[in-house]
Parts: sequence; structure tokens; C-alpha cells
Amino acid sequence: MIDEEIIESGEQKIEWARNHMPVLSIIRKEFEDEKPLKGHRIAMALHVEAKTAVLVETLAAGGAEVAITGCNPLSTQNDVAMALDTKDNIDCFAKYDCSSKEYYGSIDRVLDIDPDITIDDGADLIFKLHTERTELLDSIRGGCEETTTGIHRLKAMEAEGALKMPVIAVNDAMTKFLFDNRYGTGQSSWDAIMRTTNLLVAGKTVVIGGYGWCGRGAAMRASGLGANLIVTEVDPIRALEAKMDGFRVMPMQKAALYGDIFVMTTGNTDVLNRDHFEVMKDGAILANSGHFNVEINLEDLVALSSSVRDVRKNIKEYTVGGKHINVLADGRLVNLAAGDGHPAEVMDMSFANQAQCARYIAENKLDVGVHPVPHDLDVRVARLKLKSLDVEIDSYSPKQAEYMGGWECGT
Ligand SMILES: NC(=O)c1ccc[n+]([C@@H]2O[C@H](COP(=O)([O-])OP(=O)(O)OC[C@H]3O[C@@H](n4cnc5c(N)ncnc54)[C@H](O)[C@@H]3O)[C@@H](O)[C@H]2O)c1
Ligand SMILES: N[C@@H](CCSC[C@H]1O[C@@H](n2cnc3c(=O)[nH]cnc32)[C@H](O)[C@@H]1O)C(=O)O
Repeated sequence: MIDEEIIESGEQKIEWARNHMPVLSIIRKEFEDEKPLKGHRIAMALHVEAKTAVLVETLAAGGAEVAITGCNPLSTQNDVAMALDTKDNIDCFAKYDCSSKEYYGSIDRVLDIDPDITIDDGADLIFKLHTERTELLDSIRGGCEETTTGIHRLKAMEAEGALKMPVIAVNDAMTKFLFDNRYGTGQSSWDAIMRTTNLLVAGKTVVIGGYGWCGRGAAMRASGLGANLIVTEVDPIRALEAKMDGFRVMPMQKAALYGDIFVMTTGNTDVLNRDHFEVMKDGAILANSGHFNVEINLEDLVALSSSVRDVRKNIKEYTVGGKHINVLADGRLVNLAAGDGHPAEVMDMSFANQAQCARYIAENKLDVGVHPVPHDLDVRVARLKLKSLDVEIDSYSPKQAEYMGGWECGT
């Protein structure tokens, strides 16, 4: 394809996403009218695909100068990246299938904008800022973090006194994790697994590692597709929830014997390792929908294997003894590396939070540390989303408001 065709393909994807992100489009209109980000420079590391492009356009419409790169070597859609790079006040440095050196090199180029606001997914950009680019920290007003894992990293930095800037934990907005992590990961992970394997889910035994927000979404959708579910957990309360939601719960060492498809959503490392690969069934399929590429220990798998080959796009088959183990998307986030990521209507809420928080950082001086999304902004996203869905709700009558605020009335 010539460049014009690639850019046109990216534009088409962005237009489709834009048309399905009504909350972000309201915020974009406000940004166009009020220019709250005028004079601000925003450095971003997010999955560079169509919904992210709509967020970037929104920030630029608010007056910001934006530089963006990827937050995962395999999630960039090159056509969208090229289309973004042609737009005014936007530079895009992301490339699909980049090496680790290129990945961090592109973060450096994004930071060359001398940002005062950052937007991260996984905290790789903030990590670079605090290690090799500390000279830029003085000009930073604040940052936003998109995902659970990034917030874990930032809180660990804060606990050690290593964090030197304010960051808003966008993931922890209710209009983010309750929808994106649960319904988004639930749908997009299975979309990616099904299109990548072209195999049936019904009747298979699916093992979900971790019953957090992503895990319960992935379990719920697998159950709807007719799979038999096993959940593994380390948290007794979440294990109990999985049990009472109707799923079998057991340690991974036991689950490894039964699973046909494994989906990891723990945010942890080494959750599937040598001990598990050794006992898995022939033909087992392994997918990660949680954290970087560390949930499935690929070094262990390579060490155990006599050969590795590509058997289908985004599927590597490892031969271990007399059996085959199939890994999707090199153990990176299956929904983004082997699919199109979350549905647009879900990212609409996540990115409405990002846009509102970027504005909040521009208009308020925050202390160093990890901050929650202001509750009124979170609720506003819910209200706007309900409105876009044409859903009306009740509100307290004066009598009810008085009752709910009182303590005198008993039985
Ligand atoms: N694929 C995506 O698009 C997507 C979307 C949102 C979040 N994420 C990522 O997914 C991961 C999970 O996010 P979340 O919001 O569900 O987090 P969460 O904290 O709600 O859930 C993680 C769960 O995994 C459990 N766990 C941790 N270590 C475990 C182990 N060794 N074995 C079994 N269970 C274990 C925890 O007890 C917890 O219940 C994070 O890395 C997050 O960044 C991915
Ligand atoms: N960057 C790391 C950390 C996990 S990304 C997980 C985040 O991706 C976000 N996400 C999921 N789907 C999409 C999408 O289609 N576009 C942009 N972001 C997405 C989602 O909000 C979630 O919090 C990695 O790639 O391993």
C-alpha cells in the first residue's frame, strides 16, 4: 500500500471509533470552545489504535501540543499511527513490532517535547522520566495513569519516596475499571482468542488466572460461550466470590492438568511456569490479558521445548516432550496484540476520564503523589454515558433526601 492508502485506512478506523464515543465527543466540543489545554504539552504512551487516536484528537482540540508513542511493542496499528502523525499539533512515534530499544527510544522522543502533562499506560513513560530523563521533572505539572499495573508501580514508587510528581490514578475511577477492565477485557479477550484460533470455546475447560476486574469479565464471557470454568486466585475473598459465582476454584498446579485454554489476568509475574507446562494437556492454548509479557514464563517454556514454530498468525507452537503448547501473541496482551482492543463504547468512558483529568491537572496544582480521580468528574462520565444511551434515572425526592440524611427514624 502507498502511504496515502495507509493513512486513509487509519482515518477510516478513527472515524468509526469517533462515531461510537459520544461522551468523549461532548468533551471534545467543550475543549474546542474553551481551549483549556492551550500552551500545555502532553507526552503519552498508550496503545496506539483508533480509540486512542480519538483521545489524542480531543486533547489537541483543547489546545495541547501532543506527542505519543506506544505502551506495548505489539499493540500499535501502523495505519492509525501514520494518520495521527499527519494531524496538526500531534507527533506520533509508535511502530508495530518494535524492538525494546526502539520502544524506549520512542518514549525518549515523546519526552523531548518537554511535557508538563503525561499520560501513561503501565508507567513505562514515568519510569523513564524518573530514571534517565530526570532533568524534565521540574516542568511536570502531573500525569495520568490508565491501568491497574501502572498504579501498582506508581504506589510502590510513592511508598519508597521515589515518585517526584503528582499522578491521577485514572484506572481507579469507577467509570473506568468497572466497565473497561470487566466488560472491555471480557469481550475483547475472547474476540481476540476466537479470531486468532478460529476454534470453539463451548465445551472447553477455560482456566482464568486471577479473579479481579479483568478476570471476572473474562470468566463471565467464557461462561456465556459455554466453557467450563476454573478460576485460580491468591486472595481468599476473591476466590470465594468466584466459587459463589459458580466456578471451580483450585491452585494453578491442579488447574494446569485440566485446562484447554488459559487466560491470565493477574497483573503478576510467572503465573504459568515450568511446573505447569510440564503437566498441561497436548494442544493447550495460553493467552495473557493482564500484564506486559511476564504472566506466562516464556523463558521456562523455551527451555523445556525441543522446537518452536509459527502455526498461524499470532500463534506459536512449542513442542514439549510429546505434546504441543500454543502461545498467543507472544504472551503479550492478547486483546490488543491479536485483536483491536476494547470496544469503542467502553474506551469512551476510560478516555473521557483521561481527558477530564488532563484538564484537571492543567487547572489545579496537585501535590506529589498518587491521587484519585475527583469523584464529581467520575460521576459526570456516568451521567453523560447514561444520557448518550438514552437512559433516565430517578433522583431523591425532598422527603427521601431528608430520610437518608437523618438518624431519628427507626422501626
Ligand atoms: N487486557 C486489557 O486490556 C486490560 C485491561 C485492564 C487491565 N489490564 C491489566 O490486567 C491486570 C489485572 O487488572 P485488574 O484490574 O483485574 O486487577 P485486580 O487487582 O482487580 O485483579 C488481579 C487479581 O489477580 C489476583 N492474583 C495476583 N497474583 C495471582 C496469582 N499468582 N495467581 C492467581 N491470582 C493472582 C489478585 O488477587 C487479584 O484478585 C493488570 O495487569 C492490568 O493492568 C489489562
Ligand atoms: N501497557 C501495558 C499494561 C497493560 S495495558 C491495559 C490497558 O489497556 C487499555 N486498553 C484496552 N483496550 C484498549 C484499546 O483498544 N485502546 C486503548 N487502550 C486500551 C485498558 O484501559 C487497560 O487499562 C501492557 O501493554 O502490557
